Amino acid sequence: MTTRTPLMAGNWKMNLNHLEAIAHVQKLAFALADKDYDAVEVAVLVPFTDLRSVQTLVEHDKLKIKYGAQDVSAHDGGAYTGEISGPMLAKLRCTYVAIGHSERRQYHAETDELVNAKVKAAYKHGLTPILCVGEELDVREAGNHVAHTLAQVEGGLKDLPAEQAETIVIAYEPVWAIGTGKVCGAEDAQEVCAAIRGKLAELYSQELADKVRIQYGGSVKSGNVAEIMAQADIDGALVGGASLDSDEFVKIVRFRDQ
Ligand SMILES: O=C[C@H](O)COP(=O)(O)O
Repeated sequence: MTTRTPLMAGNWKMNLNHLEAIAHVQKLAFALADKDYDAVEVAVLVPFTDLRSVQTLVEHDKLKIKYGAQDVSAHDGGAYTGEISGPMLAKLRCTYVAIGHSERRQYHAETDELVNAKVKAAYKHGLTPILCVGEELDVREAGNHVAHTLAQVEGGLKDLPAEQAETIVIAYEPVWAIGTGKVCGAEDAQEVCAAIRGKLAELYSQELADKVRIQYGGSVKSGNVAEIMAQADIDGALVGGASLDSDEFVKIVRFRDQ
């Protein structure tokens, strides 16, 4: 059986300036330093303007916390005003980049085709994508949530070679549970995450599917994380609002103590 190290990632969204970012990461590092947390990987996905400050802190203090961005351009460079490229993120030694978050899909009309191009751009520059998928409320109510989410997975991974796909992280985030306080039931989340693993097995192999980490995201808090993490196919959490409170995020990272 494959052991997958849980990945607990805080997606700060458009919160915390670079000074606040330094203070926040210092608090996380201090709170996590008194306990061996090697069995859990911790990452923060920060605004572009925070990356250099977070990189400097993490490298100077040799912190185990990984960091990354919340989006990447599909292009390597050129006349794309406002975009940030894979080479720029690689130069900042980012580990992760979230791609296809529902807020990018909703407010920036990102399609599966563009998400797929961004996933390929991330790999081209040595970044690990956290591919975000998940259904809106009407899709869930119509009972089409599994098919909808699997179509996003297939679209995001189109023509991606197995040697890249085996390192991807997939975050299942039902849109109706994001920032609303409505948590998808742990068993309902497990149903979709198991289906995602099944899709990976179909597209690649069972061996590859067993290696891929699948996160759940959507109103994760210290009070519900243990139940979510107890599910067989959930290997971590992508945490929005609760990741802005360092004490709360630390409790989430230490879900095994709950
Ligand atoms: O990327 C994180 C998700 O959008 C979840 O956000 P939330 O924890 O505030 O519901």
